[in-house]
Amino acid sequence: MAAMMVEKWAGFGSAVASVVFLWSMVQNHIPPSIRLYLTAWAAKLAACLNPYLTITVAEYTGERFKRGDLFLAVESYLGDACARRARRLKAELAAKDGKNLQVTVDDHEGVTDNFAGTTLWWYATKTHSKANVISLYPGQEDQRFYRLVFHRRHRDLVVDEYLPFVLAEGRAVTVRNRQRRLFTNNASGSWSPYRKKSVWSHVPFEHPATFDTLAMDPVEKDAVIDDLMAFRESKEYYAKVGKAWKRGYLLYGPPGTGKSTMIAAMANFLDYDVYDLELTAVKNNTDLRKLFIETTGKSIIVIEDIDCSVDLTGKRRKDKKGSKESDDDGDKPKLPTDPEKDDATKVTLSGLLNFIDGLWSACGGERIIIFTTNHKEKLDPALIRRGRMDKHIEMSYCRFEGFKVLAKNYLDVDEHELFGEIRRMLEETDMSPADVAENLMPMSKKKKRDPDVCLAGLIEALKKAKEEAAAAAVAKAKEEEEAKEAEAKKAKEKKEESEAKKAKEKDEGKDKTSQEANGDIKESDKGQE
Ligand SMILES: Nc1ncnc2c1ncn2[C@@H]1O[C@H](COP(=O)(O)OP(=O)(O)OP(=O)(O)O)[C@@H](O)[C@H]1O
Ligand SMILES: [Mg+2]
Repeated sequence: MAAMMVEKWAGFGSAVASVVFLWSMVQNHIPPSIRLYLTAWAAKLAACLNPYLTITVAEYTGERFKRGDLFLAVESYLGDACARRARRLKAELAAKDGKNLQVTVDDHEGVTDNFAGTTLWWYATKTHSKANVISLYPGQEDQRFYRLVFHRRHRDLVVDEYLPFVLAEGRAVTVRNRQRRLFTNNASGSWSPYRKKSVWSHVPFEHPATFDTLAMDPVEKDAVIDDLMAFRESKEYYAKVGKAWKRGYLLYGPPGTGKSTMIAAMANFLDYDVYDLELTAVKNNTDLRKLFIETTGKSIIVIEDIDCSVDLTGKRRKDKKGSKESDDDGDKPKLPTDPEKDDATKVTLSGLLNFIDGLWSACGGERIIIFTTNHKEKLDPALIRRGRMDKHIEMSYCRFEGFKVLAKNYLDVDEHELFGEIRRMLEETDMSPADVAENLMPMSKKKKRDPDVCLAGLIEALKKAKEEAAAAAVAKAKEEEEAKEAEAKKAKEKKEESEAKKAKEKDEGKDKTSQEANGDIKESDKGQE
């Protein structure tokens, strides 16, 4: 009803303006200056009679092929907050998963909104371009607008508070509804501005891991969740203390302990995109920087198994411990300190440090950088110092608390008579959560997962692992003993060799002095003669 009244007022005002304008056009004999005056006067009259103001939000503004941010935000906001009150709706499949329905306000439809006790009216309108131009992009010949109508006494409220509120809410809805993506970097050599080959390729991110399904110590898990929540809500804090809005995590631990799973759980928790950076495909520091610039906010940048992908010890450690130190690293690509010397990869340690916290790393904000490794001790301390990798999270072997999460997920059991034995064995035996999970998965012939069978199987596997660990420990001790013996033998041989050498030198020295003495006697005899 109210919407109709506003429409009437708006219609009446614009009708008055149109009549005056037409009249002035028709009266060609009236001088242009007077015509202009009359037109302006008519507009003023219409404004006096019509107390409602209009703000138009156009779909395309400056950039021809890019839909305006405000338009998109209004569209999302209206779809989320007001669409259900509209009589005509538009339905489409949500971008998030391509499965669920998403409704928005249809063209030429109006909805009301309420803000701080004030009623406002939105109209979705569409105009068809009269130009005889065939667009390359279907649908772009139509111009769509949202018109916001409100009483003029609310002008300040609408401009200063309501529109910023709509923008923020709309953006939040867009983030909630978007399909999250998993990016991977294309090999540096394949980037081409002509073929529009981007530096990143992506697929929908659909990893189902969550913190609920992640098996780890509950106290540590809560600490990680708290840390992530604090980060997400600290935009102002980071600005206040003068730090770029980003945080680094180092996940370390043996294989199969859930490092990659933890990254997926973090992404799902924060609703972020994931950029999986393959460092060996990056040619040099410049390309590394380019990759960083092309990432968006609200994202996690991951470098997995950082100790394997490149030799991060660089020259630093070589200098400290002698020149042959890194020769045993086999065929790993190196990160040279002097880029000119190595053509295979010119990504240097300093380039990587810059990637994490150089000036460029501040562009965009709201990013999390994660490194994973099986060998924390192999990494250069500069790379993982606090400030770069702010939080170090150890993913360790499965203990009883972690096992309970897996048992609940895989078998749907909270309690079982075999839990006591499993608890005792897990304290004594190192088994990764991946291996424990594997033992909880087998199905019976009736295509059912029987907890009794699975848990008994796990106990057997734990016993076997314990025996293997004991045998490995014995073999290792024997090996160490043999190595010690060999070393002692070598040292003994060396000692004997050096003693023999010394004795020989001594003997030779004696001979020489006696010969010289004999020589002297002969000389003196000659003199006497
Ligand atoms: N902590 C965990 N909680 C739940 N599932 C886990 C956990 N750890 C491992 N898994 C299971 O084992 C599989 C392998 O784990 P994941 O890839 O996360 O290990 P990782 O630590 O990244 O290993 P790697 O060091 O070899 O990369 C996962 O798909 C998951 O199903
Ligand atoms: Mg992994």
